[in-house]
Amino acid sequence: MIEAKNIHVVFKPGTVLENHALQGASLSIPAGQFVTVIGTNGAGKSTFLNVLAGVIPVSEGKLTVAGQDITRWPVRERARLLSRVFQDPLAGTCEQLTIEENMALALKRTTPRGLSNALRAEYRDRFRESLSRLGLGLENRLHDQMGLLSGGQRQAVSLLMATLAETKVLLLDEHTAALDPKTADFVMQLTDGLVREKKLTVMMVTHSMRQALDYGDRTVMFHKGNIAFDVQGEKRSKFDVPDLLRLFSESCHEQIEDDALLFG
Ligand SMILES: Nc1ncnc2c1ncn2[C@@H]1O[C@H](COP(=O)(O)OP(=O)(O)OP(=O)(O)O)[C@@H](O)[C@H]1O
Repeated sequence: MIEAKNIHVVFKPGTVLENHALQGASLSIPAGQFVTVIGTNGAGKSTFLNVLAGVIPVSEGKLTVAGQDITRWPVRERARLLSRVFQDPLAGTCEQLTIEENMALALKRTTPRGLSNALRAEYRDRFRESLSRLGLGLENRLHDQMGLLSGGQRQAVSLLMATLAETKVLLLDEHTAALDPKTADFVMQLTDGLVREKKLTVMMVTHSMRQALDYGDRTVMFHKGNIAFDVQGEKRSKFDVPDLLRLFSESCHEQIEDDALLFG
């Protein structure tokens, strides 16, 4: 589903601030695979997701999603294939609009239809049904402004919105990092359910190594702009957090100076 070949990103090239954030990273992810992504601060994780979403252009390399070369596609065009949920619960939704209007905008993301069409009664029923799975009573608050919801509620709605319209790839950039542990757990259960149900291909960046092992099928670690290791299958199923730390020091020939960087 995702084929990233030799991806380089150089910020501010030719200046004293030049930063080679991605240094030839290659990754092949089959359809329906859920990949968790870990790495030290500044390793290039968000840059890689931004490259996939089209927010940051590649300096070199080729990107294919669902068999189509999207390397030069603008963000808007990629929306048919990819959707995202961000760390900041405020980032993915518009707080001045109602829950219903936010969901209508999410539905409209991939279609040329107007907002009023997406607010028709048939869609309202779909929004209600979708919200009811959260068990938070939000299906009865369609006309409440998004800004009235808690951070966890907003992240849950953001996830529903990201998966409401047809999409193939879901990009999650530390989407539970701003939540308390119980709410983070709730949002992760929801994530897992939606991903399996809709058979999505997923890249989820997390600073929690526990989360990286508990969810998904495969774990990839970024370090200094490249992929330091990649574990899946039986090997990964036997892994615990210390195994990830050991693999990191074996692969990178350095110790992680501050485990907190990874544990988050
Ligand atoms: N728009 C930008 N302009 C210049 N440099 C950038 C930009 N975005 C990211 N960088 C730099 O690129 C490098 C990789 O950043 P990135 O955000 O991808 O790391 P990360 O692995 O997601 O880190 P973290 O876990 O801290 O969020 C860092 O040195 C960062 O400062």
